[in-house]
Amino acid sequence: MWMQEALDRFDQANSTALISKINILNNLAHATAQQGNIEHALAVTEEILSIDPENVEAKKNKIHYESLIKKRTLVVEEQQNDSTVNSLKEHEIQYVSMNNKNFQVKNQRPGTYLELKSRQPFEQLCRQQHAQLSPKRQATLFCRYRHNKHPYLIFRPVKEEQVLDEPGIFLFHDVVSDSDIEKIKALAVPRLQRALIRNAATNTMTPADYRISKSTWLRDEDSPVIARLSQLISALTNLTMETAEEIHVVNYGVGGYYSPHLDFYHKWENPAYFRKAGNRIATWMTYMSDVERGGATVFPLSGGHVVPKKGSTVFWYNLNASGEADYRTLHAACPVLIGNKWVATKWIHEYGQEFRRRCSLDPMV
Ligand SMILES: O=C(O)CCC(=O)C(=O)O
Ligand SMILES: [Fe+2]
Repeated sequence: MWMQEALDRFDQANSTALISKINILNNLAHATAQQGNIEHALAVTEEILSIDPENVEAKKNKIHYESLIKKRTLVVEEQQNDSTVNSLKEHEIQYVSMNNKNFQVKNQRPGTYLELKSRQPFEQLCRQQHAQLSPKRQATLFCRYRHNKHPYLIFRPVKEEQVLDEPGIFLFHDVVSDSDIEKIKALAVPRLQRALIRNAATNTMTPADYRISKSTWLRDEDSPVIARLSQLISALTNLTMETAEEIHVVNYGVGGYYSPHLDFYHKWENPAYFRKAGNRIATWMTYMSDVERGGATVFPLSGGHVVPKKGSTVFWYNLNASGEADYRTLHAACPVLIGNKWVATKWIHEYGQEFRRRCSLDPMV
């Protein structure tokens, strides 16, 4: 995307510096080939050769891309049991018309969640600036100061804004100071690693293309600033941190995102997980940066859209008061388009909350 943008701007500026246009085209070809769009990569390489017919790298790449396309055509035909595959020459290579300078990138959607109903609303919500709510629903949402009569908050109540009614999603404004944020980031930076997801089939951790970010865990014992954050979470949510997870710090670069998912687990996925602390009853997520463009947290099934604001926190319950999983909490992190996004998440668990969050027999409460 960024290489295409660079190319468009280069053309608009009528620049005559050919060498840098070739650089841009080279990177664009490489990036699109990596995305599996070989026809596009070939078209871009052809353009390089039209500017510089002797470009050695482009000549090599052209042969490479052409052979990839031929191979793929053959495989497809074999799969279709076509027995008349005789000669490679018969296969005409179809690629993007060179008359169209502004190449259309036809990115393929990752197959893993292609079928999921949430895909389209996810992308649509990411393009918006705010939650998708009717005026009637909006009218039920309020702002208030919260202190829970807790000594920690009584002299500095927190600004609470309800963003969504069903499920209830809340924003706590200005709860973590810039200096604490800088300390947390400084602790996290040397430990950040590409996020991993457990592969249930093999029980191993692997990088997943539906979660592009770097992250690490920070414990209360790591620094007073982390212990202070856990104390604040407990005071503001009225929930115990005894059974909660450590703080999960995540950094998304340009293009970083997390596609629609649920924070709670299912018993059948990993029964042992539930024994110590129960399921993830609630999610607390503090934004540790503003994001210039993109990076919102969205709730595709309920229309929620939360714009990251440094120092603010988004909070919601993943389970109903009966302990039933609330599927409406399906959420995602939109791709970061410009800038950088930092969050600090605390997943709060069920055990120990029995006298703190009133339960109900009604699965919908
Ligand atoms: O970064 C976000 O906005 C969401 C992150 C998230 O949902 C998660 O880490 O589970
Ligand atoms: Fe999540």
